[in-house]
Amino acid sequence: MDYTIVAVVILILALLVAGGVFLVFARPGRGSPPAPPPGETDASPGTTATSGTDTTVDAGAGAGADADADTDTDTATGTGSSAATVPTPEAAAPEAVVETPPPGAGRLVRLRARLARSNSTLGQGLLSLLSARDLDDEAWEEIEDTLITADVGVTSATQIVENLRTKVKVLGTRSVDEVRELLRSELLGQLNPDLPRTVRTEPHGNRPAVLLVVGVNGTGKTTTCGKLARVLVGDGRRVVLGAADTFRAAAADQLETWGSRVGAPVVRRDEGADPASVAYDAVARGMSDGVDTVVVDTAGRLHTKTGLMDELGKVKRVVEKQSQVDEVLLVLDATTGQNGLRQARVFAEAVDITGIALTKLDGTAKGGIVIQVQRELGVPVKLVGLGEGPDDLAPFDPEEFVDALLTQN
Ligand SMILES: Nc1nc2c(ncn2[C@@H]2O[C@H](COP(=O)(O)OP(=O)(O)OP(=O)(O)O)[C@@H](O)[C@H]2O)c(=O)[nH]1
Repeated sequence: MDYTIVAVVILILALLVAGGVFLVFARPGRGSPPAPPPGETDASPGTTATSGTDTTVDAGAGAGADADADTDTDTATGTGSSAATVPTPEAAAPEAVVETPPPGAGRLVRLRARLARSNSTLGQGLLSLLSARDLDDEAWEEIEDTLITADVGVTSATQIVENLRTKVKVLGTRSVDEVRELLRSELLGQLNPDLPRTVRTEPHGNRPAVLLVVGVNGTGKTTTCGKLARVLVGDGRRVVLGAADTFRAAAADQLETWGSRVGAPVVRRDEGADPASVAYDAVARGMSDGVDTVVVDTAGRLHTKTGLMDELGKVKRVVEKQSQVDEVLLVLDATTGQNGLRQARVFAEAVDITGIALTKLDGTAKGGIVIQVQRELGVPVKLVGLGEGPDDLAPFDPEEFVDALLTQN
């Protein structure tokens, strides 16, 4: 009995001493990140929980190592002072939760139901027309009209109809499966499946890959930058975002929100600042942080072609002082049809586009635009936007796309 009392007293004393030692020596910093809020998922490799303000870098304010140091102290304590000022959980500012988005692979399959309207018009519409017993001239005309209505483009529509007519003649009577296979291979052929689709985001030694995102305002350009950062973080990359669309302060704010959610710092300047200098600072920050990829949102004012050329040319030249531009992604709104294509052509003439991000493919019956835009611009569609949700951007895969169009959802 006495032994038990002594043991309990010793245990209490030991606990008091240990607690005291902890209070004296526990210091916030790199080794002791704050406890994540309840329910927070683990950050992906290379990301840490940072406070909302730490993800923003005032361009030109000497980001790099200084910013890192600030991150460490501010994140843990909110003040950067000693253990005595460790706030109680109630008093602490709420930490931004760094999310771990899903990887890029498999997203198109997951989002295939979003192509429902294109599926019913283009996919199921064509399948039922082609399955009709008598395919006379009128029926073929209707097939061609269906393709044109879905924004496939006249040249591709004519080609598709000609090829199908020949194959159907050879085949004679057709089962639904045969018709589906014919249409599948025809649409796939028009999508040019051998074009390179990979978005180049691999760093080059100690230099990050740099992606410029261009396009007219309102197409979903800034949103696409944010979603792309999520795809990259989901794939294990470390990312810096550059808010070079300095004509609209809200675009930088929007980008900051996206960046903070995945722990990607955003480099910005005041409204009206030189976009090229923001791009330069973003790449510099990317290099000093040793990240994999820098994504730069550019201004999308459609003024004169010369003005656009000068502006984007300058951004590119300035980036190339430190690294190279790996991708110039043109963001295009799938619902804007010929008007969107006209705008896209202006961008394509102003700068060498390496890939297209086609947004708002969800909810449009005009999925055929994928075929037309590739034919018109000679550039592969690399990404598709299939909704307003943060993870509704998917790497484009021609086979998955065609299968989604032709499969009854
Ligand atoms: N349904 C749908 N909406 C989208 C998609 N991508 C973007 N949007 C929406 O399109 C709207 C415009 O997007 P923004 O990113 O602000 O457009 P922006 O091109 O950056 O325009 P600025 O910010 O003015 O340069 C927003 O409401 C987005 O949520 C998509 O794939 N599907």
